[in-house]
Amino acid sequence: MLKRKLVLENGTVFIGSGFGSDREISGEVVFNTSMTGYQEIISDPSYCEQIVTLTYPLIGNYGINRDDFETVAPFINGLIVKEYSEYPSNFRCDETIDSFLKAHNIPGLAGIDTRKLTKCIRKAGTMRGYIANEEVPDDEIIRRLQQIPVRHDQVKQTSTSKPYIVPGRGRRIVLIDFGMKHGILRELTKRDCHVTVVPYNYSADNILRLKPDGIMLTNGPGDPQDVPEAIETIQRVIGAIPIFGICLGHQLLALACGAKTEKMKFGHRGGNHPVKDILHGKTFLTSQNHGYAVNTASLANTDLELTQIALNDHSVEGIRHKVFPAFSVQYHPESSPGPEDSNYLFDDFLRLIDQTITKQQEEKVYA
Ligand SMILES: NC(=O)CC[C@H](N)C(=O)O
Repeated sequence: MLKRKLVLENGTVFIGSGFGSDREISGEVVFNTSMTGYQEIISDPSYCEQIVTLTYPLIGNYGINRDDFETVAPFINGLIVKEYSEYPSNFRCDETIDSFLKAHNIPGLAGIDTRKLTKCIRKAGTMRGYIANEEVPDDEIIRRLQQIPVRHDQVKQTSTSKPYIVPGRGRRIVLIDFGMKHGILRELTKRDCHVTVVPYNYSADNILRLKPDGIMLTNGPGDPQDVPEAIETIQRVIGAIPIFGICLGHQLLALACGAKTEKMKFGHRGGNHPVKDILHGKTFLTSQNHGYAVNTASLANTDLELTQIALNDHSVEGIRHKVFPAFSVQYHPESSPGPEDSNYLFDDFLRLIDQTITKQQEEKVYA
């Protein structure tokens, strides 16, 4: 098997064996601690241009199937595992993880100490890394890595380029696609919503022309500050239409209301992150994937209130607007993969829409 290696920008080297594509690749190296759900993780567009390390020691044992994709084509740059299974066993299995990665030209690296790599990232913070053949000199790789510019267009890469409709008989939702996980769309269609999916830079005027009952802001890759057009759009529509934001959508809602976001040391990525709903005193296990967070102190001078916090580090996990019908969470209520504890938030969104419509009708009658 081809000897390959990962070189981190601080000079740490991990030697292992290649699977998937054997091209060279760079990317921000992050880790996910989920014990299952590698297909959803690989196909989550929020990992665009990242090299994902899975800490669970055996990956690929139930193969890749037709049903569990979160997007049509994966956007990750590379995958790092301790051991990958060449002989998956599952009735839904269509192909191996190796053949899937080969087909999408994504390099995999196996046989390295993923626990050591994860500790390294936790200690030093998220770093960029480079996967190459073992014989390429390390200093040459670091030189190449330093020359690769940091990109800011991940949302543009992953968002739909044209609007499209997923029909339903229920509430009309405009879903702004920042690199959507299909789980979000599934949760809305399950509730019979009529969903119009629009690109990340669709104008506020065009959105309002669709006369939506609610606006959904999706997850997505990169730094929320890289999408100023979306911040402006949210500022134009907030108040008029109820809004629900997830992950990047949550960060954009916060920015639109005057709060600040910041890069975390190594982020939250996994299927068992405890979150406390401070309004109701309840704790949930959540599915997470984020490298940025809303700055807690910056909420003070805004009309936003803190609704949920992460129990591991007390970072912001949920906010809501004090006046307008708008709320958001940093984690993934659509799960895929992970616990479904917070699925009820989609019902809360539809209830908020119903309440807003009733209120608007009453205001008309008594005007
Ligand atoms: N899953 C997401 O939407 C991630 C949001 C953002 N890209 C972050 O890393 O924080």
